[in-house]
Amino acid sequence: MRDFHTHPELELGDKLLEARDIVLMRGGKRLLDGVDLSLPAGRRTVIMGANGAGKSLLLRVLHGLIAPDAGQVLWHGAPLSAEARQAQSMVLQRPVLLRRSVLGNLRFALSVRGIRGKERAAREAEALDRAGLSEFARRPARVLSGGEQQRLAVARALSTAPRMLLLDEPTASLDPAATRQIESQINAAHGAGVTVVMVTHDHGQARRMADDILFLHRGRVAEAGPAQQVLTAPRSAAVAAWLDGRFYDGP
Ligand SMILES: Nc1ncnc2c1ncn2[C@@H]1O[C@H](COP(=O)(O)OP(=O)(O)OP(=O)(O)O)[C@@H](O)[C@H]1O
Repeated sequence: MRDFHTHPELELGDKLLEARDIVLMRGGKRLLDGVDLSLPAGRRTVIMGANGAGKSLLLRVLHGLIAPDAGQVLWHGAPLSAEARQAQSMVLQRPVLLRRSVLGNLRFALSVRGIRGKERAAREAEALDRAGLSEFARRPARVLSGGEQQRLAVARALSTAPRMLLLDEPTASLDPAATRQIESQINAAHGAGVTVVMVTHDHGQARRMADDILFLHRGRVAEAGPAQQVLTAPRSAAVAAWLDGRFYDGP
């Protein structure tokens, strides 16, 4: 795979993205309420929590799609800039594909980043190959199956050589086989140096994919730590209840 993530100034494990005391207000409610986090380079962080905990909103804040009412998002120690945002790619639960061919979707994403000519052709071919979609290159993207569409969305997100891949429940509507294909794509990117941040509700997926887990409860970080520890010996009542499948109404 292309070594698109060689960043000599950044050591594995250095803080790539940090959030400091993020507050997000809507309709008089604190939907994110003092979120602090630190995402080290080269790790896979899985964000979990009950419906409505604020996971999607947090991902959008980290990606710079929503400005917080208070607090800061830092990229490599500096406030998140437009340039830094270009070093991130985001994938949503339902892929947003253009009414173009599979290849056209890749081409557009690369063109808007100013990548053209031979370099673009090479990246297109690589992305198609990586997604197992080479034979579908000329097919309209919207006629692909859900799993194929998501493979295209992940390949498109990676084609721009991001440092960080953010995914919001990327396999929530997929069957187990399609889910595993998406996980392989994500893990291949991770193996090539991409830092991964993923929201999921799927316990199995968290066990398979997470190096670290960040658990949100009512807009706050209830627990954060290495996946092995959080999933087997949770320190918070919120995570313990969630692992047992119990509704948790506590603080
Ligand atoms: N623009 C908005 N105005 C008011 N409330 C909002 C707005 N956007 C989101 N919310 C509320 O904020 C809360 C957190 O939303 P968010 O989508 O981040 O939850 P989530 O943890 O991703 O949930 P799910 O697992 O169901 O996707 C929810 O209660 C949601 O209804």
